[in-house]
Amino acid sequence: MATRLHVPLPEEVNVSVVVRVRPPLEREKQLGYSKCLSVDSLGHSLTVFQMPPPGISTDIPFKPSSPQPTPRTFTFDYVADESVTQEEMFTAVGKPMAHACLQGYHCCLIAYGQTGAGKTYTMEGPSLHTSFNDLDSIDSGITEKSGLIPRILETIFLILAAEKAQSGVDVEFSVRCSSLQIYNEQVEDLLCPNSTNLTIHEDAKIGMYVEGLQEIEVQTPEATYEVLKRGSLNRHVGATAMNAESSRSHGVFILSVESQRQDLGILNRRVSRFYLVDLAGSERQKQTEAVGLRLRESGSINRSLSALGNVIKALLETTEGKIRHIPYRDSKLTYLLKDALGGNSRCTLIANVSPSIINLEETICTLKFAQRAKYIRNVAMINEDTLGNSSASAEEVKRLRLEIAALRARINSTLPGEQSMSWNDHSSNNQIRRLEYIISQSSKQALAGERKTAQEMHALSKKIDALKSLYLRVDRALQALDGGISQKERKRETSSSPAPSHSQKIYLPQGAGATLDRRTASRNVQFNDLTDEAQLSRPDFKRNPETSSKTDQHDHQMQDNTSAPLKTQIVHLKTMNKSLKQELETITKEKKSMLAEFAEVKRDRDQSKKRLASLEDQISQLQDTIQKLKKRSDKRILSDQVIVDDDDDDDDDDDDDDNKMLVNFQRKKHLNAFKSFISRPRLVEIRRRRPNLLCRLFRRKKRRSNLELMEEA
Ligand SMILES: Nc1ncnc2c1ncn2[C@@H]1O[C@H](COP(=O)(O)OP(=O)(O)OP(=O)(O)O)[C@@H](O)[C@H]1O
Repeated sequence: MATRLHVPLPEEVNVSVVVRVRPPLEREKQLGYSKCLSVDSLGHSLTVFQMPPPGISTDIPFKPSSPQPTPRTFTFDYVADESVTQEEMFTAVGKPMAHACLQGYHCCLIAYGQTGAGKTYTMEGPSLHTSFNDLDSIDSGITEKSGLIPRILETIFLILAAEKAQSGVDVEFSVRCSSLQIYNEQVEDLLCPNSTNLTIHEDAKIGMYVEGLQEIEVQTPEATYEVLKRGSLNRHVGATAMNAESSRSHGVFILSVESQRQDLGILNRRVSRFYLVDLAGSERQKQTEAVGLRLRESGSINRSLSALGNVIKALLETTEGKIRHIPYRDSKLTYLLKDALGGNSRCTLIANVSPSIINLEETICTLKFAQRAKYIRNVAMINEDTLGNSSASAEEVKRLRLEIAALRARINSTLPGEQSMSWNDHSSNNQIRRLEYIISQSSKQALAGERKTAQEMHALSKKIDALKSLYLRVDRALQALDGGISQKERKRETSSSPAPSHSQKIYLPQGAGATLDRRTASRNVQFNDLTDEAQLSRPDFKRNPETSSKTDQHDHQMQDNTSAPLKTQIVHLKTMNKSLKQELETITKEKKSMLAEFAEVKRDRDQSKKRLASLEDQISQLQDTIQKLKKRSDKRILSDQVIVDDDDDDDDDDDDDDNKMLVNFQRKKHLNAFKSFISRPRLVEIRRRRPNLLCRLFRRKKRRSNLELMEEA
């Protein structure tokens, strides 16, 4: 059944997914064509019959996913069946995107699908390679078979020209275009074939861009089409078993539209980019019979497409609330399309499929991919700068101006069947005056709002600067403290015999110092983030004084009205201001706790220092005592030795040591010490070698005591 959908896709939807079924090809018909899908009459769903009808042979071994496969229905924003013409496709898909691009939205249109499914046909129209001879006819205008890109180009120029022709609005616009291909994971400029292996970069303001990519300024749709054609003819195309003119690279045509509207003092500048992407087709090497170069291309194509699938899968998981890394950098394609996939862009994915049962498995894969893409959530914003206005009432002011213009038009013209009106018409003039009064009030409010924001931003910058110097000071102090502690540590390590308990105590402050170091590093990161945020907000902030001065000049001419984006900016800045304030409070608290910690560490360090000094005193006292004891004991030993030597002149020299020990043994008070000094085997040995020595010693002692007794007597 033919699908006739003329209602364009809703404009406010940021990501939409469309399926296009192409008519069967000759090759498919020759293989015994059988259709495997049907599209519902509303053009929103598509049912795939997962079983080849009896008697139909497929050129791939067909394995149904379940023993009794049931038809499977997929729902999309729009499903175009074989009968949908190029023009209808444009009305449904291309036109809303062209309008969105001119409104200031970044746009992206991606054709995805199996090789030979009709991507290039949908995007460009019949092949530019084979229809080269017919190009003259295409150059002269859009033909029935022209694809989305030439139609979008034409529409964009038509709208811009119509706006320019509109009275009362001063429109300036510039359109630039570039064309690139990603071939074997290399970005190549299709307009400058020598520029290969270009690099992709990301910019906070302009998004993703390719460095060194040639941009050509164009004035007419014909000139733009010429550029498209040039790029397309430079693209890698090769024959495979599935498609005589298979695209072997991902082709991206980029349109940059910059428009400037000056309307009653409001200068409105919009910059938007339109990525028109004709992907290389997913392919099974077996089907395409790829070998050599084709095989290498095929591997690269499939790898980047699988990276695209991974990005979409990750995005899907984030919409389910999971925290996931989005692997944009896994391929050049996904990195280049980063804005289109989950970023600031409106995106439409066209999944091209073949109706033939022989491509059933690939068709199901494509539909599954497209279904996942439905869940991507983009945040598309109008990329617009408005000068000469400032507050939240730009839309309202615009509406009022339109009302004034309409009233003036009514007054100046007499419509048939209507009463004639003139400028003298009292009520109309009153109404105009009322409207003008509202506009001037709005302007004043706008100005006040803008000044307030500027002041807030100024204060914020000051706070950030103060914070910066504070943190630098704290950081320096911490570094000095850490340095001091480690120096002390080194000294202690080199000092003689430190007590174990002491070294343990000293280690504690160092650990705390390291904690502080880490905290300082984390604070520095926070601080750098804040500084970066401030830097980012500066361009917006800088705009304010300029706007203010302009607004002052034209205060009575009601120039200072606000646009919605500026309103958003103000809200954003206020939110940022609030969050920065909170951050500041947190940081101040952190700072306090850090200082407390710092003081604690210092206290610990002082205590350790005192303990170390007292321990050192104790050590030196102990050393003194040891020295004294040693001296005393040496003296005693000497005196005893003299006694022993006197009494036993006839003893051998090698008995001296034994004598000393025995003398000590003789002394009662040193008995225990002797026991501890001499081992049992030694004592036994002494007894064996000098059996009479002990007896002699006792005798001598007795003699002495007798002498003493005699002396006393
Ligand atoms: N809607 C359509 N109406 C008529 N012919 C079509 C349609 N779509 C595709 N075709 C034809 O199908 C063939 C393959 O189409 P196309 O080259 O666009 O496929 P592709 O998806 O770009 O393939 P590849 O990925 O290999 O480059 C072409 O001959 C093309 O003219």
